[in-house]
Amino acid sequence: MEMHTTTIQEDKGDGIFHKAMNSESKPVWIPGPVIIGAGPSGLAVAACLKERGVPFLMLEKESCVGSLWRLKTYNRLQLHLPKETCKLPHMPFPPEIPAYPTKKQFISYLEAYAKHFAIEPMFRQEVQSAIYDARMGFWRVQANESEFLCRWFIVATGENAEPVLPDIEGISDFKGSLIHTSRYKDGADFEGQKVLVVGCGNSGMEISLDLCNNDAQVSLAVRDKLHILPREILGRSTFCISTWLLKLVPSKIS
Ligand SMILES: NC(=O)C1=CN([C@@H]2O[C@H](COP(=O)(O)OP(=O)(O)OC[C@H]3O[C@@H](n4cnc5c(N)ncnc54)[C@H](OP(=O)(O)O)[C@@H]3O)[C@@H](O)[C@H]2O)C=CC1
Ligand SMILES: O=C(O)C(=O)Cc1c[nH]c2ccccc12
Repeated sequence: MEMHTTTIQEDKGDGIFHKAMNSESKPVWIPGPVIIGAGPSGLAVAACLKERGVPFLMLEKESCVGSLWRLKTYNRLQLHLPKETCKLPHMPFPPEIPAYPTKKQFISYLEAYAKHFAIEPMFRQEVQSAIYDARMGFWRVQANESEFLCRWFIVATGENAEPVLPDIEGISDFKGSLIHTSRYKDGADFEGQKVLVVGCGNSGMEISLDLCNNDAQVSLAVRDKLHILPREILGRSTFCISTWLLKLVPSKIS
């Protein structure tokens, strides 16, 4: 098979991949990995590649970095894990950021990180397909109207990118409003209303608290036994204590 491609040797941060893509409809050969997703994982990979001088192309379907954090999270979101355990490679959080960063602080950190490493994702590029051509030994990545060819393809689309609504019998007959946590923003929108929160993970617990703080009448559906731990024990992060314990004792005991 004869294939006409555009080959770009190196993107030095001047967006040369972007220009090549816009100039013609031929597949564009990327002499390094294609990364989908400009969230924390994609940015971390990109920074490590930049450190080693490896060219790459990053495709992002939204028009900003950290889009899940920006668009799909509630206002009061704040990490429960200390900032040292949530930092990305080669750049710590600034000292003025508190031990448990807020949503706004985390988003600012992601933006500063992308800027620091001169990571320039191609925005509004949704990947429709990625097919590995075993004969040629490369991936064919289709995004909007463009096709990219690369030897390495990195999926960093987020652990919570797709909302999952359980199939609850009779739910279609429910006359009230029904939302997934990814669309919940603020308890103030529910003042004085009766709300049932289904699920008792971090989202369910925090949203219940936010609703209570805003004078909603809240019920929380919990389907199984669960462990509730404080964020800190004796001034130490519970997460750090647990990871430390996991290293010392078998997981059944810790
Ligand atoms: N402040 C923060 O840093 C926050 C962090 N997060 C993180 O985001 C990720 C996702 O968190 P979250 O959105 O809470 O999701 P999780 O998967 O952690 O929790 C979902 C909960 O919903 C329960 N559940 C699922 N289906 C049903 C059902 N049909 N009936 C009753 N209960 C049900 C699950 O129960 P079961 O266990 O039985 O399956 C589970 O307890 C986690 O990694 C979390 O740590 C989220 C929010 C805030
Ligand atoms: O700080 C916490 O409690 C966390 O759960 C951190 C975390 C792990 N995976 C996530 C996905 C979305 C938001 C926060 C987290």
